[in-house]
Amino acid sequence: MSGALLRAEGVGKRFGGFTALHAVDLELRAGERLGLIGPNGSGKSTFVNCISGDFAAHDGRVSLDGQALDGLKPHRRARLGLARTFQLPQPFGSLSVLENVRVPVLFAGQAGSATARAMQCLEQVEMAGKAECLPRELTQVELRRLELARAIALDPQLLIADEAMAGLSNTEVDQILALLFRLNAAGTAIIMIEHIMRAVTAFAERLVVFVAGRKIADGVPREVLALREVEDAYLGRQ
Ligand SMILES: Nc1ncnc2c1ncn2[C@@H]1O[C@H](COP(=O)(O)OP(=O)(O)OP(=O)(O)O)[C@@H](O)[C@H]1O
Repeated sequence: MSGALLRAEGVGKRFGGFTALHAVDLELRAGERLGLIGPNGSGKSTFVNCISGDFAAHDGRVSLDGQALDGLKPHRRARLGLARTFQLPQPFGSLSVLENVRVPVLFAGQAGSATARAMQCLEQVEMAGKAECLPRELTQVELRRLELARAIALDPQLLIADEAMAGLSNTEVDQILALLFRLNAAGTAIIMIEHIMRAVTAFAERLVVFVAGRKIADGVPREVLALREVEDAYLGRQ
């Protein structure tokens, strides 16, 4: 793929003697919506942790918009346009919702008032009314929205949403999906890691499947889901 936004080549990761990722290649276009699926323990989070810099990969290379990310800490990658959310939201517990978003706004170093920009991010996720709340006062879906606002504050080229909808009701899943669609329509490429198949198939224009630390499929969702090896993986036949 020429002119890829994200290029991961041969990314491998071991934990002690256990290989969690076996030389995975992945490329992503600017503005693309990619679903990353696979059974529990197949290496999805490990892979995105290697992309975001939360884990140091043992092998391979990663670049964003042509710039090598290898060896850079997560905050340096974030500054280059790579934002992520975590399976378990990680707000600063003693800071208000607004202050939680001001932190990445200040970090991103954009011009203008950090408070105004943080409010704008909260409006984007429909959380402006909760600006003065503490994280502990938020519901599960509000915590997910806050997590997204903190990612949006970095004005990312690429957002990795790691199970941003886990534990939510159907209505709440639809609300988060709508947010992600809006963010994508504004130009942000999104990698969605998700076990909620209804959500990932509604969202993704391309699906990648991991099994046991290997990429076993990559393509149009309908075709990928019809593959025998993908069905086998989900039915535990692999
Ligand atoms: N910090 C770690 N130390 C040791 N082993 C780890 C660590 N993180 C992940 N693993 C192992 O690596 C493998 C891949 O885990 P990973 O969390 O990437 O899978 P996943 O596909 O994201 O799973 P899930 O869908 O359950 O979140 C698993 O066998 C897991 O136990």
